[in-house]
Amino acid sequence: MIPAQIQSRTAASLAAVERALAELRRGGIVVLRDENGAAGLVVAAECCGPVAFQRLQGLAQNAPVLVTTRRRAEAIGMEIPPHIAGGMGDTNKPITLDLPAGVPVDIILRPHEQGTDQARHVALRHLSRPVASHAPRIAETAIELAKLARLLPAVVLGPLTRDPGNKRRDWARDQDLVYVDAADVLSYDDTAARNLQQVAQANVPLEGAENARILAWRPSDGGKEHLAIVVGEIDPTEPVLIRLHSECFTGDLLGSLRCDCGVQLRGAIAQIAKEGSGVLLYLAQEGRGIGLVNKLRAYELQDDGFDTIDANEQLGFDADERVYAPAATMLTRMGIKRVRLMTNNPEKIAQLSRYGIEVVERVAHSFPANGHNENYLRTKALRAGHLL
Ligand SMILES: Nc1nc2c(ncn2[C@@H]2O[C@H](COP(=O)(O)OP(=O)(O)OP(=O)(O)O)[C@@H](O)[C@H]2O)c(=O)[nH]1
Ligand SMILES: [Zn+2]
Repeated sequence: MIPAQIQSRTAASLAAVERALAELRRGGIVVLRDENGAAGLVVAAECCGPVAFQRLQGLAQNAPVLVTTRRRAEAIGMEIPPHIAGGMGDTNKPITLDLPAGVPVDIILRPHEQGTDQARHVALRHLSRPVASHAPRIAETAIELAKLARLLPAVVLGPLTRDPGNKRRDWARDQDLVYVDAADVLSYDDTAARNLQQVAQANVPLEGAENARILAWRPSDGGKEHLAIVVGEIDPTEPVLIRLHSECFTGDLLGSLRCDCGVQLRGAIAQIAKEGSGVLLYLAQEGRGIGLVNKLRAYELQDDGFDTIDANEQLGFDADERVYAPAATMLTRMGIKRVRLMTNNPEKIAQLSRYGIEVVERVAHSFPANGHNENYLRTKALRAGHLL
């Protein structure tokens, strides 16, 4: 049993992050502070209007800067000095750029909108080379906030003076600004995953799997639910046939042929039904965790010739931003510890094992190409290590 004060601390931490995400999405300013007192004002670059920008400029101690990921900076052809670039594996390190007066903040985003070399050159002409960040942890957390809000990983950051006395929260309240602690942002995914609650359960007979139930699991911040589709009677003393399916609005609902999600979804239910029992976890992590809107942006880039991995990276994301902690929590709560996992993705096997779920067998789960998704399937095999 978790003590009540810890529960309420957890709920408060999740709620603070949720408020910050909503604020960013509507173009508002968020005050971010780390445990050492470093602080900054954050507005998401893609939502930053003139009113928010001027307010941020007025409140900040120094001139606002643009922060994006190293991937994004490199994608627009920016040279990153070695002392700022970080190590080889540091491709998602935040990169701080001076924002010269009069340069619109969305300049860093335009190359994806227009997808042209010309837009790249305009961005490069206006933005100088990266500078050292006044507070690297604040920059890193601001990027994490933008990603959690399913926005592009680029923010305007207004530096604030160090606040050893923990007065920032009161200051933010006085200014009527949303405040969040960096530690709450960085632990958000894990905290939300550990605190899933089952909130509904109903019989939903499916075509080809009439003995099906859907269980809905809600993170305690009120975020989007994950679903478990249970077919037949599972026996947790034996390895259970499991499919981890990441939400794909276009493939699952519309039957998009750009990917293989639709056939994989229906194919998984059919196979589970054929074997008698099993669980499909329908995970709220659309677009490999970047959200539907960013996936559509990635599709635009793919139409310009980038593959599915490069397109994510052009936008500043990692190739795959999914987390599997919610999946592990749901399986554990259902008493499932050993699974036969239907997947071609070795990362899913590694992640479940990391969270203590034993994958006793991988069950291959591939379907023929459909005339539109050959490149997508080839890229997953060649570049993401998917097994055939
Ligand atoms: N960012 C991005 N996401 C995509 C693209 N195409 C499909 N997706 C998303 O990729 C995810 C596919 O998930 P899955 O089929 O569960 O996973 P997988 O990594 O292919 O692995 P297995 O199917 O288990 O072998 C869904 O969330 C889709 O929305 C794309 O081009 N870009
Ligand atoms: Zn899909």
